[in-house]
Amino acid sequence: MAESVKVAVRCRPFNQREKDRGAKCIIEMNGQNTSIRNPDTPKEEPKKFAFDYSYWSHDGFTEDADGVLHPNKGSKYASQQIVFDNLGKGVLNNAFEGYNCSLFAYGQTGSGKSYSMVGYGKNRGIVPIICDELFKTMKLNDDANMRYEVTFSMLEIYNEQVRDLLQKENPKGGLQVRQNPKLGLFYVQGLKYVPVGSYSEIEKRIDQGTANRTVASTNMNATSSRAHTVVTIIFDQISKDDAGSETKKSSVMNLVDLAGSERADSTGATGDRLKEGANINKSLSALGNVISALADLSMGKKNARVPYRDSVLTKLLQNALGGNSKTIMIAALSPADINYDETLSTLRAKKIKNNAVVNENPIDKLIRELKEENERLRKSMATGGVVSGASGMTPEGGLPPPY
Ligand SMILES: Nc1ncnc2c1ncn2[C@@H]1O[C@H](COP(=O)(O)OP(=O)(O)OP(=O)(O)O)[C@@H](O)[C@H]1O
Repeated sequence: MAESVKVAVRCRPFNQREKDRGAKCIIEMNGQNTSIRNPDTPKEEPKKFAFDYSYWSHDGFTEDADGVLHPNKGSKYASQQIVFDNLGKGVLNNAFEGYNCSLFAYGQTGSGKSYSMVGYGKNRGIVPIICDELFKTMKLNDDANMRYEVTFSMLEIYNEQVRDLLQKENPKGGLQVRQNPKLGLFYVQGLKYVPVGSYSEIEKRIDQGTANRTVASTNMNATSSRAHTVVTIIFDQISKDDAGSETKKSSVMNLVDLAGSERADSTGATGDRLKEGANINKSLSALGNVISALADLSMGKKNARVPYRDSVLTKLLQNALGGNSKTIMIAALSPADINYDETLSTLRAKKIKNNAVVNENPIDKLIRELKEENERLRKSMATGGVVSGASGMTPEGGLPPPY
């Protein structure tokens, strides 16, 4: 599990709202490391986190005549292509080897999840590039004894109900989630799976599904996705031996754009929006619990129960997360001081084990830790509170608690 989970973070440019409010950038990235500065305590050392990849997409780019963003000479700007090269290629290779893969985008509303996953206009995200490369690689591997089949589905989970994004009309209350009594796996009854024969067919399906997504305006984002979107691509490789008998290698790729993880107070949520928020957080914390239980199991902890049943999202991803699956998480970050709390909780949502370490001089590290410890004790004494837990610098917090 430790090696089969990769975690990346990506910091986007300022949006118009942040520019209008004169926002300051509080994120810094250096190699695999990301640090965040608390705008209220500018003298305090920034908190540091290590990831498999820290993608700087905040500045250092130019838009060409077609609207594609390219890194300026010498800049560390991480383009869509770089993200695909690092993360998407692995998904593709795994699929050809017959592994299941899941790719999640996580983060507050408007932080850039959809940009990384699907992309906008010519700046295609990781999902369309994976699909394009899938068909290109199939063509390259063309062999008379090999047949490929690709099947596509796209659904969203909104308020714990499943909607098929490839169908205009969905039953009231959503499609039913059922459990296969023999395999124990959950599935969506009546979900449309369409065979696709080319990239352009998949592209059309993604556009169709994206247009059917449930979006709503919040303070944070004019078109905010309030649902989890799950694109599933089933990739079958059927080979024929000399005697004419066939064997099938099957891989399921789940590409999941999670709903915004923000807290109620920052979105100005009331009524329906508040209910949506509660459901979003229910499934995000269920997802965090499943991932950490799987990590416990892989570390040899016996009796760890994996709580798949706690949300529709984790039920449907049971097969994609457990078993022979490889998992990639992309956490999307706002650069702005005004989003400090949300961005910090996104950075801490890394419960899963990985091997990346902070590249820090050991003396600097010790000084920083002592300073933080000092600060924590000082605050605790001032409030007469109990000293508990570690200081905020640990890169292994939990997913933020439901509000
Ligand atoms: N890496 C990036 N480079 C350039 N622009 C970006 C990048 N990431 C995000 N943006 C821009 O930021 C805005 C918000 O991004 P996006 O829609 O992807 O957020 P989101 O996290 O999916 O939001 P929601 O959860 O509300 O759907 C978009 O206008 C997008 O074009």
